[in-house]
Amino acid sequence: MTAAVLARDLEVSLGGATILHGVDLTVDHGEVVGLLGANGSGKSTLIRALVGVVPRERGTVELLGKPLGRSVAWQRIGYVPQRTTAATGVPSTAAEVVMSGTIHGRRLLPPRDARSRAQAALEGVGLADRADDAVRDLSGGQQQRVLIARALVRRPELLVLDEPVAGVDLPSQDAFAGALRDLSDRGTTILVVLHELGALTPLVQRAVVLRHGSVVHDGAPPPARGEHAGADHDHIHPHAGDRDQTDETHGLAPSVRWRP
Ligand SMILES: Nc1ncnc2c1ncn2[C@@H]1O[C@H](COP(=O)(O)OP(=O)(O)OP(=O)(O)O)[C@@H](O)[C@H]1O
Repeated sequence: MTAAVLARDLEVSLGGATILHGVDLTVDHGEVVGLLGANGSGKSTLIRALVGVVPRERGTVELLGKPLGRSVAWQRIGYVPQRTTAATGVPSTAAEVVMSGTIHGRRLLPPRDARSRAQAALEGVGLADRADDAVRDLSGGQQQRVLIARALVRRPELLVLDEPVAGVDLPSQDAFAGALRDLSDRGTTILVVLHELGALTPLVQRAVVLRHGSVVHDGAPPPARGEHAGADHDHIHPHAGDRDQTDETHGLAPSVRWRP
């Protein structure tokens, strides 16, 4: 079976600087992969290159088995960019913005059940009671959750999320984690940029860590904070202060592997 995401030797330059240096990334169908790394390590650039928003200098990308371009089944893919506003010049309600996620190039009218699907998606991000509110009246974090719901409403086969929970409060993060769990249980492939695993810890099966635009770890996710207290915690990884780069790699050094 082909991978859901397959990137090989990806090089991206922006503003005259090389941001990604020969990145390889494979996400298998049904996998949940977290993309981690310090600020500026290239996570968003990688995600944006994968969905074709920024050009590549070199390398190849395939999504759902098709090379990046028109042949990709975009209607089967949900993408949530890094925090932007969901408010447009048009005074739309949260439900309307979410329903727009059911429309794509080949389907210009929302399906009959769009409203109930939108309601369910809003419930998934803890915003069921705000469905009829104008998006511009919602807070920044609430608008971000509307955009997540717009991606969820597609019932995507592949979901790509760029720091979806940044600035989102803990109860809403939990609601969102539950919604992702449901999607994952139904076989959705999820690639998610995160600053820390947080509420998504139980869900993320593999972590890919970027540093200065290169992959420095691809394997087991870092242990949750607080796990140090556990009797069975295995002290084989470096702690803060052990290495200069500890913070940049979320405590992961390139040579370090965790036992699952
Ligand atoms: N349009 C651009 N032009 C020039 N440089 C850019 C552009 N976009 C990003 N960069 C640079 O690329 C590097 C990687 O940025 P990117 O946003 O991919 O990092 P990130 O890991 O997502 O960071 P964060 O965690 O802060 O979101 C940074 O040094 C950034 O300044």
